[in-house]
Amino acid sequence: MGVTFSSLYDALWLWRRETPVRVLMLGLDSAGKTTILYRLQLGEVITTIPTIGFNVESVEYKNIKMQVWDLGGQSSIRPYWRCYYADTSAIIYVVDAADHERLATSRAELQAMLAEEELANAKLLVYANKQDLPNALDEGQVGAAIGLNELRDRQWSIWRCCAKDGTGLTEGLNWLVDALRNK
Ligand SMILES: Nc1nc2c(ncn2[C@@H]2O[C@H](COP(=O)(O)OP(=O)(O)OP(=O)(O)O)[C@@H](O)[C@H]2O)c(=O)[nH]1
Ligand SMILES: [Mg+2]
Repeated sequence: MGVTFSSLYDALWLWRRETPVRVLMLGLDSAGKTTILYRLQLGEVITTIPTIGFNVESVEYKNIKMQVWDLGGQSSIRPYWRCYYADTSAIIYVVDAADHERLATSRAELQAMLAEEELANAKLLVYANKQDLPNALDEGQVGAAIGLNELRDRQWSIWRCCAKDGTGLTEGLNWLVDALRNK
């Protein structure tokens, strides 16, 4: 009997450390998802075009390896989000905090997604993006508009950010990696 509990534990620990956690980045079109993804991965702003399909990148932060899937948010492709839900540990939901007119749509898409059984255990990090715009709502206002306070049985947090200059992105990510580590 060469296998001990401790070597099994070590193998499990190593496996968990080496296997990237699956993170989905979702939100309406033009919310800033692709800009955030490449800010996190490359540390710089890239020029984006609307995503048709997805981008997937590896992001490592504080020793947590994440495979981040950035899905296109146009209304015609939102129905395909569900194809990516299986085995997802976390959702990064991006809201354009200056797009007041579409907050109700953003809320409806978020709430429909969270009702899916496959995402029952996924942590939820919300970015209230585009804080550089003069009419941007703060994180409390965006959170209320998309119904975060009414969520039950969900670990969530919302952070204001500006993907253009990177402000606030790290703060949100700190919360997420802590939540993933303590799962
Ligand atoms: N002012 C401002 N513009 C931003 C910010 N973040 C992203 N943008 C701009 O918003 C537009 C859309 O950004 P994307 O990152 O392509 O948006 P997306 O969520 O990936 O959109 P889809 O791929 O269509 O789902 C681009 O012109 C970005 O430069 C921000 O913090 N402030
Ligand atoms: Mg995109």
